[in-house]
Amino acid sequence: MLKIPEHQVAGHKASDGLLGPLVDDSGRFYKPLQDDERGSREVTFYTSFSSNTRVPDHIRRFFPNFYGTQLLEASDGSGLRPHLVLQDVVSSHLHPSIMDIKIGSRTWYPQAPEDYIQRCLKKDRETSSLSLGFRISGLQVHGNKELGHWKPERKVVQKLTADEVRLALRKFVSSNSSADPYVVPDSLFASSVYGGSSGILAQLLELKAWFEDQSIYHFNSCSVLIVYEKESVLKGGPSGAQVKLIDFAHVVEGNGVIDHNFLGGVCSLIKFISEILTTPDECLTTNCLQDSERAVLTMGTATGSEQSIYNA
Ligand SMILES: O=P(O)(O)O[C@@H]1[C@@H](OP(=O)(O)O)[C@H](OP(=O)(O)O)[C@H](O)[C@H](OP(=O)(O)O)[C@H]1OP(=O)(O)O
Ligand SMILES: Nc1ncnc2c1ncn2[C@@H]1O[C@H](COP(=O)(O)OP(=O)(O)O)[C@@H](O)[C@H]1O
Repeated sequence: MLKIPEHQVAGHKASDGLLGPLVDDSGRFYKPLQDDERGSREVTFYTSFSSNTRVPDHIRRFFPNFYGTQLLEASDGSGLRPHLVLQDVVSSHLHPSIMDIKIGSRTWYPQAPEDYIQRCLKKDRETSSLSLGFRISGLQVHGNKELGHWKPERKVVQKLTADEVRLALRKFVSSNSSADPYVVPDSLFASSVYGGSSGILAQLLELKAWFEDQSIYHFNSCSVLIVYEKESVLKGGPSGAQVKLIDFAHVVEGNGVIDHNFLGGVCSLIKFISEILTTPDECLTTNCLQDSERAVLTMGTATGSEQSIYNA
């Protein structure tokens, strides 16, 4: 039976009778093809990528498995529509914490219509894309009975400043993430989720190495999805930390030129995550925070947007 995904953090959603993705119990994610070229471009990408012998095997694990397309009843009640059949990359997690990070300071592609470019450019300017080379598109952190889930409002998350992004990345791996503005994130899971030989940082570095060389595709407006299992880490088990690339509706051919827009964004994200690993947690309660970070944390002089990410 098809249902609305429980753990979707960004993008078009199937709730409220709209067109959006569906999942089943066997671990498949069904993404409806949009009527315009976005749908066909994503099918073209998955088809090409699946059979492209120039893509190294170790890189394939960063992409959802692709099982072709299938005609299904669309979630908006408009009847049968082709859907991409993909691996549901969160289905192996009981309580996933997820962050969708749209990579690139530019989310449009040069061949796009002028009005589309202008719309993207406006979003890139108004969000952290232009300044940081990426923006957090959406996130959820699994909580407990007392704290609940932390799933801040997407429009607020997308506009975080560099200091706020730093804080959000810390909160993402903290045992005490909540809507409470007075809680200092403890970064308790930073080393098990971000660090180690199979953690998020190691995976991003492996991906970056491929992007330093590959010139087959340009991954415009594509996201890195970071997922881990908090319950497991709390019990001393594996974090299940995974990096997956998603959303290929704007991928174009690379024509022998490296994807410097994506590469730059990944480098920037790597730097943010490395800093969390190298800044000892004690720093959050002592004096080694930058003034701006301390302002955000103490909330006495917090910025409006930080207040609202907690209050959302
Ligand atoms: O419709 P909106 O305003 O939610 O915009 C969508 C974006 O949501 P956001 O900017 O995060 O609110 C959405 O961004 P996310 O994937 O949610 O980060 C996409 O950019 C989507 O465009 P496309 O389907 O990739 O061409 C965008 O959809 P279109 O406006 O291009 O249909
Ligand atoms: N293969 C997948 N498995 C599980 N969840 C996914 C998968 N692909 C996307 N998602 C979820 O759906 C959201 C939107 O996906 P995306 O492909 O960006 O859609 P859109 O084109 O509508 O922006 C992601 O933020 C993530 O939460």
